[in-house]
Amino acid sequence: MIAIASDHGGFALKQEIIAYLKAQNLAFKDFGCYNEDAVDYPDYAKAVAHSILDGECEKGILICGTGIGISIAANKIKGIRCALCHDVFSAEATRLHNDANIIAMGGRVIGPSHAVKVVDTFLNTAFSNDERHKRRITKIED
Ligand SMILES: O=C(CO)[C@H](O)[C@H](O)[C@H](O)COP(=O)(O)O
Repeated sequence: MIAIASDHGGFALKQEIIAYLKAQNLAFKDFGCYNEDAVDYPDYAKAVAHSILDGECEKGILICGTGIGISIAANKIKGIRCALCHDVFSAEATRLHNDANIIAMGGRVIGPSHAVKVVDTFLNTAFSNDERHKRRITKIED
């Protein structure tokens, strides 16, 4: 199950990503927001983060205007490794190296067709399981 959420600045892009998830027949849970009324992005970062920590969802997608605020908020929660990615190379690298469990993007930064490619890479790249990366992730967790 994939968790997805946005604030108002990311709402339009969230709807485009949801259309992609549906087209791929991927199970997802939409934690909001559900329209473009102004909301506070930390609330949505918290909901998606806890859905992963609770085991309800495996990975998350968070979108605000820039992706910055919502990624900062998510990374305050222990066990979350949220990567702000607007390119395919970074999305692949953060799965291989960081075992990131959430990707963040900015709806005011990236267009939908490119964002879908970035998300697709994030969802379909496995962690490398390399010892050096595991050691560094352990240091982050510690
Ligand atoms: O947190 C952000 C900045 O990194 C996000 O882009 C928010 O979506 C943004 O701050 C919301 O701004 P608004 O003026 O309240 O629409």
